Amino acid sequence: MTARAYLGFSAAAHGFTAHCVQSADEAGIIHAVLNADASVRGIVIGAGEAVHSSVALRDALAGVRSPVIEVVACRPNQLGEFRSSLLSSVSTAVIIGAGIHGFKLAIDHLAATV
Ligand SMILES: O=C1C[C@@](O)(C(=O)O)C[C@@H](O)[C@@H]1O
Repeated sequence: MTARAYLGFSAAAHGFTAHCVQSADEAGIIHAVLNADASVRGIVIGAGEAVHSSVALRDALAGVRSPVIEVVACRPNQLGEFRSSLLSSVSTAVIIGAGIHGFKLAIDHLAATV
């Protein structure tokens, strides 16, 4: 199952609609974050490599009023101690190492807390 499918069925199970954005470049994700309107109840973000490198994405998320759940599928510290996250300090919660299932856990967490 894909991350998009996990987000879609998990959101529907809680009565939410998931609006999924996928982008090959960082700017696409940043624009989606900046365009999130007041109807957005929460943001679930799996930022890939940008989690380690994007100050711009970190700053965009810092301005979001709704909860931000960061999902990191693998265990980056097992790939190298230098792989710290720039996003965690502005995230409400972080789910690490649960693979793609982390996206379902993120939606479940949002549903339980918003
Ligand atoms: O691109 C990726 C994938 C990743 O974001 C993950 O969710 O497992 C973890 C990052 O360390 C890596 O650079």
